[in-house]
Amino acid sequence: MTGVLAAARDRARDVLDPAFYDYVAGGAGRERVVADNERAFDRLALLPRVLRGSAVRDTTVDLPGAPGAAPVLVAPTAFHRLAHPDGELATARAAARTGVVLVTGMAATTAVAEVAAAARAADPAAAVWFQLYLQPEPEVTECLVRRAERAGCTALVVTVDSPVFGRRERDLRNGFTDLPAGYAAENMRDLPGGPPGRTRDIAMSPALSWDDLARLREATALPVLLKGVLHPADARLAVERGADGVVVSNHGGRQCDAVPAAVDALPAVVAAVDGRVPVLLDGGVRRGTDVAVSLALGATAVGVGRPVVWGLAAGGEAGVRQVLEELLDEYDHALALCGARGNADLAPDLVVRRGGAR
Ligand SMILES: Cc1cc2nc3c(=O)[nH]c(=O)nc-3n(C[C@H](O)[C@H](O)[C@H](O)COP(=O)(O)O)c2cc1C
Ligand SMILES: CC(C)CC(=O)C(=O)O
Repeated sequence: MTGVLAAARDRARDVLDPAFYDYVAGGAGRERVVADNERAFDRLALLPRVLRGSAVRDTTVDLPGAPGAAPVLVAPTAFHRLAHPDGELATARAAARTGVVLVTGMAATTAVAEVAAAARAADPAAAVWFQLYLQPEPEVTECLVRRAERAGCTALVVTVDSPVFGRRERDLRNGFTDLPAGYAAENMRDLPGGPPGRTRDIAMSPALSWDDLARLREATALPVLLKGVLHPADARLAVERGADGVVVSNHGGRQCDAVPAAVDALPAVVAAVDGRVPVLLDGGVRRGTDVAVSLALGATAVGVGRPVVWGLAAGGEAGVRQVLEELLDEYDHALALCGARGNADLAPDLVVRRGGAR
């Protein structure tokens, strides 16, 4: 990686506690998927059209609960206060000021109400989504959903790729298993069955099923997106079971170290969903051209995880803004170079395998 995002990563490596840096940078097993998410974009090339562009390009997208958003989202990442003292509040302000949807989540070190308020203070039109893991006890999940609703979140993102926690060898080696004293997953405080005033652990359960999703569907009027879908049959099921969007994601290579790169899994999911709901992607997006490739292959928008944490560690709100603005500027530039007047001009015929036809 080179450029603004790589500089942020290098700065982050200098300033962060090495165990936290490893937690963010690392992934499951031998980190084959972490690497492949980025490399898969290197294997794809853009095939531009000529003499049909526009001096002004429309890069906005309509997402559930976020009309007119930027095509890049902040993917949910845990524990921002370990990256910078301003934590999720800085991320929220940066996302709001760049028109980017922030997906905050259960593992945030700042409560969702404060995060959403900070985003709206920066831009009253800012959209914040809430990511959750369905908890084995439905009343715990429901309490989290109510908190997100009361905070003014406009969509829920349910992460379904984590029936169990991935085996992350760097974390095992470093003993990074608990948050340091003074930090907590604030959304997990004062939940049913939990110790009063204290936080519950985030539970992951391999016993969850589509019925649990149906229960959530009935419990809220908010749009619900499923994050962590790779198999096209699951994408089809998700739509049939009422999901309002699907996020193609392998959790940044942090769960199973044998799955395909996110962008390689995208076309089959797009085909299965067949335009019925938006398909988003995250994993390995590091350049505006990666955004263009993803949208050309049928994604409505893409999420970025690690680069946001690097930006936050490197420079707080300004650091996150720099990362997001760079990606959005590069994407607009890529559109111009492809002869596209906007996202709508990107189509699968603009993407070929590097070194040969797709
Ligand atoms: C440090 C870190 C923490 C993460 N925490 C969460 C989380 O709490 N919930 C979740 O659904 N995904 C989580 N993810 C996965 C991201 O949402 C996203 O899928 C992934 O980071 C995208 O890949 P990228 O980092 O290559 O952009 C986390 C990723 C990282 C790097
Ligand atoms: C606290 C964890 C559940 C966050 C996570 O999903 C991750 O580290 O990938």
